[in-house]
Amino acid sequence: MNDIKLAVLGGEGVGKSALIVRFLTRRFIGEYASSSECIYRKHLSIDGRQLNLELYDPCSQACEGKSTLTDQIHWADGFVVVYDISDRSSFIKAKAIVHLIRELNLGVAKRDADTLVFLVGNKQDLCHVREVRREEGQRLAAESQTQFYELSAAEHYQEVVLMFSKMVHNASLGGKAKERRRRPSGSKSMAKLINNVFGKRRKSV
Ligand SMILES: Nc1nc2c(ncn2[C@@H]2O[C@H](COP(=O)(O)OP(=O)(O)OP(=O)(O)O)[C@@H](O)[C@H]2O)c(=O)[nH]1
Repeated sequence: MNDIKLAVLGGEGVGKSALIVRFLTRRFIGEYASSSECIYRKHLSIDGRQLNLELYDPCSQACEGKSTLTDQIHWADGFVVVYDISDRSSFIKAKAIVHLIRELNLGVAKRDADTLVFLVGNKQDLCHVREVRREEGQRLAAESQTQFYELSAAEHYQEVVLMFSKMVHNASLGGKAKERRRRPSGSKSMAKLINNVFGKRRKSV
């Protein structure tokens, strides 16, 4: 059975947990407890093949045993790099992450590299307070040879599922043999996931 390891990376509060939870549970939940990094696991069947999906959700705050961005990049087969279209600083952070992935994955076949990094502008529902134009996202994606999505974890369930499904599909074909230098710690079952989504800061939606 294939193991697919995806890392959802980006600045603080861009909606990484919201996107993962939306994909895995169909639900959008406004508050998330994310004082620790974790890996969500799901069993999938794609094109008749059985896959074990692991989705890594980093902790933006300082927390015990926290893995570094470099560790996370070495661990993963595919990357969803997220920014918040209403927060320019998160776009700058996403740009730096995409460049670091490129640097660290220089040895990866170009065909794989092109399909295994997605740049995602989240919170499209906040376009009335937009700070990053869609064209800027498209340009960064073109320059760094990543695929670009602009969507809303809050309002676009289908788009979120399509985006993750495409990444899982690409990663399942990628077949990268990658040294797992350090595995981020912590893992949550789906039941725990549901129980872990309360008690964090609130941001208006
Ligand atoms: N309006 C709107 N708010 C969103 C969307 N996605 C997430 N949020 C909100 O943004 C805030 C941060 O979401 P999280 O999913 O915790 O973001 P995160 O990137 O996991 O945060 P950290 O783990 O702290 O880095 C929460 O208040 C969410 O409700 C979206 O698509 N639209």
